[in-house]
Amino acid sequence: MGQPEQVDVVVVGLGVGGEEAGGRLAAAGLSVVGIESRLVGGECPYYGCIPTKMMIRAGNALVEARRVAQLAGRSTVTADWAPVAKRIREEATDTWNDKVAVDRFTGKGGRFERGRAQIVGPGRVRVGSTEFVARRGIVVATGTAPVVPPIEGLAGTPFWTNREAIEVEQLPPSLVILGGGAIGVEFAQVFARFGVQVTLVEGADRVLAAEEPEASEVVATALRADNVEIHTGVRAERVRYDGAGFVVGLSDGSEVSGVKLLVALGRRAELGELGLEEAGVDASGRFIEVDDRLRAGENVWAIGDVTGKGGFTHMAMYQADIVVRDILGQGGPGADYRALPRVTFTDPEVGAVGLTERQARDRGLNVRVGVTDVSASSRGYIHGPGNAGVIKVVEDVDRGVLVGATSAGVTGGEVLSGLAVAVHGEVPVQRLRHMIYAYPTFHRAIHEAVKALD
Ligand SMILES: Cc1cc2nc3c(=O)[nH]c(=O)nc-3n(C[C@H](O)[C@H](O)[C@H](O)COP(=O)(O)OP(=O)(O)OC[C@H]3O[C@@H](n4cnc5c(N)ncnc54)[C@H](O)[C@@H]3O)c2cc1C
Ligand SMILES: NC(=O)c1ccc[n+]([C@@H]2O[C@H](COP(=O)([O-])OP(=O)(O)OC[C@H]3O[C@@H](n4cnc5c(N)ncnc54)[C@H](O)[C@@H]3O)[C@@H](O)[C@H]2O)c1
Repeated sequence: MGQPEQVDVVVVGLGVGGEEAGGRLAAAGLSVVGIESRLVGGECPYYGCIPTKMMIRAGNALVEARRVAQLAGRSTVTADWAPVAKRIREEATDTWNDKVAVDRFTGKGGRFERGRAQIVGPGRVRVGSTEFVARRGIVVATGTAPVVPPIEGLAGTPFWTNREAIEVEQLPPSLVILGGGAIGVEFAQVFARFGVQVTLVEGADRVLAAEEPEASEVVATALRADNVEIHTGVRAERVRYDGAGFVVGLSDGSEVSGVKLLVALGRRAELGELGLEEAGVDASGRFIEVDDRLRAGENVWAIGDVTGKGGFTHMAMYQADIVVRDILGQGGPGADYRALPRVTFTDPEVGAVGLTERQARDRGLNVRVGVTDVSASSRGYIHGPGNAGVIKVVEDVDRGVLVGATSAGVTGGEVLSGLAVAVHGEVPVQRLRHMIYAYPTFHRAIHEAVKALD
């Protein structure tokens, strides 16, 4: 190994957050080394957000076309996965080739190294036989990997995670999905809409258990309408694979089976081999602890999924912005997660921001909620088939502001924007109550939810 090379910043992991932070620091004139072991761009463009949303767009097109019979005449629709797989391969991922992304990073002035980085001392990072010394510091942006729990019989079988599910060229006749979080429900609906017999197993008593129960109900109803068989309140305990398919033993003694098995049981940060302790950062927790400037230790910052603040692309981008400002000494506000928005892109979509009712009550807030049925709104009535949805707002009565809201519906993620502004800006509920909402929009249902607080 030669002499360590001096640079300003080393970014470990060039996924969403690392590429943003590293690229901007390089564009600002710093000498930046970005190290990526897999694909520059990370999970989102190659195995996450973008390809799944392309799948969802396709599945929704099929279902909309089938609704023509109720609205506009006759339609014959034949589902075909080939255009979806082609779009993912050619448009989204360049067949999982990151040349464009590498060029984007180096085009901003960053130096790229492919390999698995290891921190070997304060400011010191090794990749292969090269060692860098970072004068300003290290940014850790290593993301998460799928959780594969020690379920009896699972290890060694050809189960899918999101990565294999995204790469699929030919759909199986049947699929068992373990986990009814965002990943599980999005894939369940897409594959079911393309004719796969999907069985979904969720250990909690409802799908999307982290969101409002009203939203879970909307999604469960939609999934059942798409022929997804849902098992809630049961955990996967055993797996058998016989070469032709999987049988999963559940905690209630029953079994479910499918030709393929998708494990969507959460995500975990892989901190073990990073060498964080060498830079004085505690690696014993599930995620890296950070302050509101995303500082994890002396001249070490962490951003994105690895911080455990919310596994979303917009979170990684938001945190990257704070780190860039901190390193460049530009000031500005620190991290504020009160109005974290999230959208699960099922049809209907589930948008949510801030606290759920449960979370608000658990914090001891004096809570009032307003709920309205989107299908009963003027726009819901006009929309007809596919109009299910709910808007729920959670008020901190003592302050007279919303601390959380949910918008499930055909455009639930878009309707969320107004609610996110209300939570983020702490707009008084009385102002929301006396605001003018355009008719007949889906967002006008927010007014009904706010009025229901009274
Ligand atoms: C199926 C699926 C769908 C999703 N859909 C959405 C969505 O619709 N909207 C949304 O907001 N979010 C979505 N997400 C979440 C989103 O993809 C992540 O929140 C986002 O990618 C996090 O960015 P990150 O930079 O923290 O990590 P990542 O994108 O995971 O990037 C981390 C990078 O670090 C690299 N790395 C790790 N260790 C090392 C090392 N030691 N040396 C070098 N490199 C290393 C990895 O190879 C990886 O490329 C989805 C995720 C999945 C799995
Ligand atoms: N639209 C989006 O923004 C989007 C989409 C997909 C993923 N993501 C990100 O990826 C993250 C991970 O998603 P995920 O769905 O894998 O994780 P998750 O943690 O949201 O859901 C996993 C589910 O598996 C269940 N579970 C755990 N062990 C079980 C067992 N043995 N048997 C049955 N059920 C069990 C849990 O109760 C939980 O509901 C999300 O939290 C989000 O941050 C975002």
